[in-house]
Amino acid sequence: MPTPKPLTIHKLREMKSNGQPIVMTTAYDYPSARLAEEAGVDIVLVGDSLGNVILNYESTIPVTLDDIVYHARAVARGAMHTFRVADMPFMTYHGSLDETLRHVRRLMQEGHAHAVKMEGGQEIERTVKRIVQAGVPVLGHIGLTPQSIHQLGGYKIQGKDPQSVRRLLDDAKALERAGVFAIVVELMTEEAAERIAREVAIPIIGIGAGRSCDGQLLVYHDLVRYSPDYRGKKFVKTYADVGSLIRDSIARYADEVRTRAFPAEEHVFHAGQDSVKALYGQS
Ligand SMILES: Nc1nc(=O)c2c([nH]1)NC[C@@H]1CN(c3ccc(C(=O)N[C@@H](CCC(=O)O)C(=O)O)cc3)CN21
Ligand SMILES: CC(C)C(=O)C(=O)O
Ligand SMILES: [Mg+2]
Repeated sequence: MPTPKPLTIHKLREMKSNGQPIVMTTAYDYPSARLAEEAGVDIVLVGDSLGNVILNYESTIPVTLDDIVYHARAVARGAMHTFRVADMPFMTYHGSLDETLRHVRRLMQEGHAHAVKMEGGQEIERTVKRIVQAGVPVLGHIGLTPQSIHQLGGYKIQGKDPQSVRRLLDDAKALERAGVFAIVVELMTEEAAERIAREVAIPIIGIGAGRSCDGQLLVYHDLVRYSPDYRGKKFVKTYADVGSLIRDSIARYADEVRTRAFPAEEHVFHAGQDSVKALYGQS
């Protein structure tokens, strides 16, 4: 049974100290959120990866604040008792502090998020600090940061050389100083993630970052293969092939409509007493 109350950022830190792995996945709507909650995940993320998996964009860059708010609202209804984090979309935290706080406010008040996630290290330290001072828990995100994909020059594995590891470590420490409650580390060598996890006190949650992280994150659609254009990524493990199941179900439905096998007698209403009862949902 899932925990009746969402976990807190304090509990998360305890989980790290106790060596208890943190489980995180994304969700984008009521059914995905509800299933993730029923499965007992610790944290759900309304990720801007919805640009990829819901809207089929090339990147997360076109995802807007309105998009995240809309999906976060649905997720809040499905995962009422789970700690919910919403992604700050591209360029919504790089303008004035007022503007940034307005965006955070929307995610918390309209999207019912418990926390926000932002991509970046040292360069956003001040911004993170101000949001935390406003009473909002912030989740950091370093390594492969998809919103900077055109600057990074592709979805490349991070932390391959000593300078890169040093930089990631400095970023993690800057975020810790700024008060983030945890950091997502994306697509990096296990060695880099291991060092970061060892050298900061806050939980490090990995996606494509190896086994030494304090928690793991996978995108919902990747882990159940709920996407027609799933491209096998090395770091992803698929636990079901929901896409095939749905496609086959719909194909069978189509076939039965065309052969007039559906609807059958049990799906139809008839005039008279029985139909009145059925229509009004009485039995
Ligand atoms: N469906 C989905 N899953 C994700 O994990 C995800 C998104 N979308 N969108 C936002 C970011 C982008 N992410 C990505 C995107 C591409 C790779 C990728 O191409 N990985 C290759 C390794 C690349 C290399 O060899 O340098 C792989 O084979 O895993 C990884 C993470 C992770 N996030
Ligand atoms: C892949 C994770 C880290 C994310 O930011 C997202 O789902 O948008
Ligand atoms: Mg994201």
